[in-house]
Amino acid sequence: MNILEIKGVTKKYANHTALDNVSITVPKQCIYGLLGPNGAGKTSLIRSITQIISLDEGEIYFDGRPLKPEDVFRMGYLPEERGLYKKMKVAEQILYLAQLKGMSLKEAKEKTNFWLDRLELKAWSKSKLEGLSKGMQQKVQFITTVIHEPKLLILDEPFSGFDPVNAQLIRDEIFRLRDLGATIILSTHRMESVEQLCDRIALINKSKKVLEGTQFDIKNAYRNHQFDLITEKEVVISTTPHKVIASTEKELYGYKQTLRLIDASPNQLLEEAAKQSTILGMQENIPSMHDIFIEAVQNGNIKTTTEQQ
Ligand SMILES: Nc1ncnc2c1ncn2[C@@H]1O[C@H](COP(=O)(O)OP(=O)(O)OP(=O)(O)O)[C@@H](O)[C@H]1O
Repeated sequence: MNILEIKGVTKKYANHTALDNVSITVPKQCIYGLLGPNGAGKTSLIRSITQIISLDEGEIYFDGRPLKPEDVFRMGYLPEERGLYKKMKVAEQILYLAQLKGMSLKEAKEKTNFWLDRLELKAWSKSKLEGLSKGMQQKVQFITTVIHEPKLLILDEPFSGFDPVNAQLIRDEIFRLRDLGATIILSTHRMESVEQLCDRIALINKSKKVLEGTQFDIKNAYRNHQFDLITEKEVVISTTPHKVIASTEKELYGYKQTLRLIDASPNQLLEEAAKQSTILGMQENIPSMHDIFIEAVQNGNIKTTTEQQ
């Protein structure tokens, strides 16, 4: 079952088409990475989902039926430009925003206490927001996004401003909320966060969706038969067709070279190397999301995933 189905969405501003016939499907209870270079159209897509902007064409389905204005109460949106009341006290502010999202005062109080405790902000609950560090303010904003237990969470650069310990705390919360049933759309330029968190990914480039699928399928599509070979003695590969990516280097425990096989199997490479030396290791270099982003956006190399075939 899908929480969100975006079908052929087009959004035009005065003289720019920010989204051009974009279709995306977000299954329930997944962490979905929305990626793309600056100006690609990600924020426009998020604003279409949260109904901040209207569409020129296309449809959005939420939880199996056309998106309705009141669905915003079932969403939590953490925008990239944070906006809280600097002069208001932390707990008061969370309580106020929770009630705006439809919670009763009693429920809002309970959840405010729960979250302040959980994100280690209890001691600051009566302080004005402006007295908190940037990271602490970020935590308060995160609480205001999740407090009403939305079915769909949209997080735009949720880790910016956090030190590594707090970034881990937020990552753990994202996993926990997913496990409790929420779906999370994560828009970020930090590819290591995408690697760690995202089950599925869509890549938007120049207003169009160019890639969509599971992280596994996308990586599989971009595998390029590249292997690190580590041998005890120096070996020369001559009969297995290949291209040298990194020539042989002496390492602490052996000799390492990186090759791209051309119409040859890894076993063929192993056999040839094994005739000359003990093999200490051989490993495929699976492209990282960073590599795939560069390949798709900069080099225009768009691969089809098995799902799309
Ligand atoms: N209100 C607006 N009026 C006119 N053009 C706009 C407006 N909002 C966005 N745009 C343009 O639409 C394009 C897509 O912008 P959008 O903010 O959706 O990109 P983005 O992928 O979120 O980028 P970034 O990663 O830099 O945040 C950009 O060229 C931007 O200048």
